[in-house]
Amino acid sequence: MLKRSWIESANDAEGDFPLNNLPYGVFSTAEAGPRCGVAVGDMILDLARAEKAGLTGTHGLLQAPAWNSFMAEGPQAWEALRTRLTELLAEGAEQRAAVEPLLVAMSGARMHLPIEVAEYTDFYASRQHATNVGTMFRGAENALPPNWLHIPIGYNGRASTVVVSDTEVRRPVGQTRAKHAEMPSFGPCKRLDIELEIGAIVGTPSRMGEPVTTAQAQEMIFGYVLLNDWSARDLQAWEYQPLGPFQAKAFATSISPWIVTRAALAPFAVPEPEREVPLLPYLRTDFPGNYDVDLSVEMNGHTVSRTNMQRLYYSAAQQLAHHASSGCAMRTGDLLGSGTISGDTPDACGSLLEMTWGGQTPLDLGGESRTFIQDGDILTLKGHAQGDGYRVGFGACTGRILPAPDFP
Ligand SMILES: O=C(O)/C=C/C(=O)CC(=O)CC(=O)O
Ligand SMILES: [Ca+2]
Ligand SMILES: [Mg+2]
Repeated sequence: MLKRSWIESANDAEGDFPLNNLPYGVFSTAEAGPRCGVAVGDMILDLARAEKAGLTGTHGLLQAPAWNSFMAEGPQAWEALRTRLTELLAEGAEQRAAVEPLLVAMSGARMHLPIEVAEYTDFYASRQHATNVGTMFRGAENALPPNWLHIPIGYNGRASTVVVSDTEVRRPVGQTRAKHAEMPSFGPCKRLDIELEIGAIVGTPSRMGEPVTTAQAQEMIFGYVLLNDWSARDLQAWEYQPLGPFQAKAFATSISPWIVTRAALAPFAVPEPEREVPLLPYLRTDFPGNYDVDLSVEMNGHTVSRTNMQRLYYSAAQQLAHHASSGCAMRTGDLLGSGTISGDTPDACGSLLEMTWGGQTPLDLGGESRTFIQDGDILTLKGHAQGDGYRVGFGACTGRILPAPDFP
């Protein structure tokens, strides 16, 4: 049910940010630099000032331009702040007069990365995506690798190039080799793509040499964002064997500015899809670790795909437990990409590579057609969980492509 707020725009049944959501971000205005805030309707509550005014029950955790210090405090602190903010913003709140002057219109704010990204790992957890890409890259007989049903496959990406939504992205340049060419060449990417993913944010760390259970991993997760793992398919096809993607996915990864907390998504938790083969015990769960979140992709304002987070074969908790299983230390601010989320049909896929089957069937964008991304194109991911009379939304993760830089 919708929790009603005294901020009228938060009571809109189709709004992304009702009181049920309370997502955390970092924003700046003409008056002051980047600071912590929470979204409510079309407003942002300035949490740096709210904390200074003694309204949040926290002490010095919300003054930095990132949520890392607060995330490191752990689930009890997370729950206490959420409870406190719900009280302050609920219809009939006693503190309304103290809170109201600390609200900023979202339209007048600029959003920044909500966390200092410690490290970025990208997984491969959608069976349909893995099957499609495997078929295109390696042939139908080798579509799904033999380890896929047993291991959440991933690779270590680059935290340095994770950017917030609305950041413009330069077309990458790199090395490719045309089909029958003897020598590779170097130049602008010709098959530039998106990947629709959900990013899980690690709140509390784990120690080197100490694996965690899936239940512990679930408790470590602070929240989720939309994530676009921009991909240069022509670079990828040439460079990826035997160590996996490298420069093809290292030039930009965009995330949405608002962290939707695990608490806000709890009413939408669903089990992972049925196992096709039993998992080894360390990857099993006895809780629903997936979420029913509707996702979509827009290209230049036209919706080209719709899918759902439920498609993921491995939940973030399973990925995190696997990540720590060797003894790898996980850090506050680690970002785990889910892997591209794809459904059964081209209009339910999370990449243009799949939607156009390798560029063979162009998309119709209302008169214009596209296979891969052209300079100036704008790609947007959206997502929300649908409740009864309200939604818990992620907002948008968007980016415009600029021409390639000069290169030697
Ligand atoms: O199958 C491959 O060789 C590569 C697949 C990918 O594109 C890697 C990736 O980013 C994983 C994902 O997003 O699902
Ligand atoms: Ca990816
Ligand atoms: Mg990337």
